[in-house]
Order: sequence, then structure tokens, then C-alpha cells
Amino acid sequence: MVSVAVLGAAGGIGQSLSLLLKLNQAISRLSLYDIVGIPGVATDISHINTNSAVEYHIGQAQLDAALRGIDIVVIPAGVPRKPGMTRDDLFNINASIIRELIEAVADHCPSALLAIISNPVNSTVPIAAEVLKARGVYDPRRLFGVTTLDVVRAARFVRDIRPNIDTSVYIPVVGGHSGNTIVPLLSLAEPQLDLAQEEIEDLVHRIQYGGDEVVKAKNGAGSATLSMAYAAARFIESLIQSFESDSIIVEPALVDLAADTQGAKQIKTLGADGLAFFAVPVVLGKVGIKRIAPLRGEPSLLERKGIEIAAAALKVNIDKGITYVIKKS
Ligand SMILES: NC(=O)C1=CN([C@@H]2O[C@H](COP(=O)(O)OP(=O)(O)OC[C@H]3O[C@@H](n4cnc5c(N)ncnc54)[C@H](O)[C@@H]3O)[C@@H](O)[C@H]2O)C=CC1
Ligand SMILES: O=C([O-])CC(=O)C(=O)O
Repeated sequence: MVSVAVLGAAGGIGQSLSLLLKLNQAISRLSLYDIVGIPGVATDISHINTNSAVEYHIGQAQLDAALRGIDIVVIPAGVPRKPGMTRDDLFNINASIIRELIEAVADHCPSALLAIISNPVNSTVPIAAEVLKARGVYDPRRLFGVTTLDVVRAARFVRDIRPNIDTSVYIPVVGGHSGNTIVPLLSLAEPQLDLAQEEIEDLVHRIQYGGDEVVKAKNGAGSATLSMAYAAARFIESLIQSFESDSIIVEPALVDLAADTQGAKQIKTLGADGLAFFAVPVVLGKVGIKRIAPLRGEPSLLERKGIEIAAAALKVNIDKGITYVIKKS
């Protein structure tokens, strides 16, 4: 039985994600934390007749109680985009939120698995790593930036143009989680796709800017929450399964490549050399990342070019996150 904490549980993603996690019978303790609004959300969810006991904690003074004894911490705390903003525009507010929350994780549940949803993921994950390093409790195998939504979108968008493709189609997406740092590898889809060049270009663009589609449609009321909650619940379910079974469970995530230096070699030779973090499919195990899953085949020329472009932009985002923590300490 597993204990999960959601930090930012009263928000758009947090509420839907908490509901989906309440339906997961493998979870025995669901700890919901926010700085506002959490008593109502948690009390409501707690009436659902599934295994987990729901508890709530409000405000920084209760963060220790929210985290003590927790196996998996998932963080959707922070502000979302409005039309016209990039994810990087969220940096100033969300960087300090992530820093504060990860400091508490380091103090109260340092061996928990950590799944970070808050944007800009390309920077918040390096921030988390630096904070954990500064407190002497960093294990790169336990830290994940949640990029599942990119893979979920890729699989759905391809079906929008090829309705007969099975829902289990898998399209690897590597790089980061913003605009051109998102690199879908359509040429490595399983099963293989038969797409015209124009369809490939349109699909790549749609997957890269899927988040903007939602931001525009919500017209000032935020960004993706329901599809993100679905994606995060799937990711947490995979983490839980990896605790409990020996079968091979693969999920994409933005990870520290130091988690598997051997496995990172293939990724680096594709144009990601010099990068500490990259979104890749990873094999999950009992302590988090077991290894980086090798890509099954060579990406196309266009995709290799995409990886190079992504790497340059991602490096700027990573360095910004690292510098933020170093400057503050
Ligand atoms: N990784 C991904 O694929 C995606 C990431 N996101 C990101 O997720 C984040 C959350 O989005 P929404 O749920 O739509 O936002 P929201 O504004 O609806 O909810 C955010 C929640 O965080 C809480 N919060 C703020 N400061 C906090 C703190 N110090 N400690 C704990 N909780 C705190 C707020 O009270 C609020 O309940 C945003 O940064 C958004 O950009 C959104 C969609 C996809
Ligand atoms: O677009 C945003 O700001 C939220 C997000 O990360 C996504 O939907 O992929």
C-alpha cells in the first residue's frame, strides 16, 4: 500500500488529480496540501468509498505533517499561463514555490519519489535537483518532471487524422516540455505510421503547441487541467506498479541524465550532449528510474535537427533553474 501527497491539491489540476488518485485502490493514504481551499476539496473527496484515507493540510506550518511518511510526492502547485504567455514567463513565481516545497520534501520525506508538474518544467526540475543537492539528499533516480501529457497528446492527435489507429499507439516524445523543446519522434512510433511529410510537420507542430491550444480556448482561465490530471494519474499509477511488480514499466519524464549515465549515452549522441536533463522514456523500478529506455531505432533527419534545436533552448532553461538556486543560497 502506498502513500501519496499532492501539493497544490486545491487547484485546477490538483482537484481532478486528487479525485483520480482517490480511485486508485493501491493508495492507502492520500495527503492533500495547499495554501488555500483544501479543507473543502479534501472533505468532499474523502467521502468516496475507496481504500485511501484522505487527510488535508493547509499552509506552510502544516507542510511537515503533509509529507512525513510519504512514498510519492506530486506537485501541481503554482500559477498557470494566460494567453500570450510562455511557460518561462511563470518562472519568477513558480521557482520560489518549488524551492519552498522541495526544501520541505528534503527535510520530511527525502526518499520519496518526486513528480513535478509545475511549469516551466524545464527549469523547475533542475531547481528541485539543486535544492535536494544543497540539503545532501539528492538521488537523481527519484526525480521526475512530468511530461506524460506530451505523449498522451501525440497518441491522440495522430488518431485525429488516422481514426483507425489503436489507442495504444506509442509515439516517443523527447527533449523538454515547452514549444520547440518538445520533440515527437513520429518515425519511431509503434506500430509504425504511414504519414505524408505535410502531415508530419502539422502533427509535430500540434504536439509542440498543444498546451497553447488549451490556453487559448480557456481564454484567460488557465491551462490544461483535466488532460493533465489524467496524464499525471497515469504516471503515478506507473510508479506504483513499479513498486509492486517486476514487469517492465516505461514512462516518459524529464530526468537528470545522471540517473543512468550508460543509458544516457545514446541520447547524448543524438544531439543532447552537454545537457544534464532531458525528457526520455525511462524504465521504472522500485527506487524510481531503473534505466533510460533505449530508443528503438534511429530518429529521422528532421527529428535529429529538432533535437538539436530543443537542446539549445533546453540548456538555457536548465541553467536558469540551477542559477536561481545557487544565487539564493
Ligand atoms: N507538466 C505539464 O504537462 C503541465 C503543467 N502545468 C502546470 O501546472 C501548474 C498548476 O496548474 P493549475 O492547476 O491549472 O493551476 P491553479 O492555479 O488552478 O492551481 C495551482 C494551485 O497551487 C496552489 N499553490 C500556490 N502556491 C502554493 C504553495 N506555495 N504551496 C502549495 N500550493 C500552492 C494554489 O493555491 C492553487 O490551488 C502550473 O504551473 C501549470 O503551468 C499545467 C498543465 C500541464
Ligand atoms: O500549456 C501550458 O502552460 C500547460 C502545459 O504545460 C501543457 O498543457 O502542456
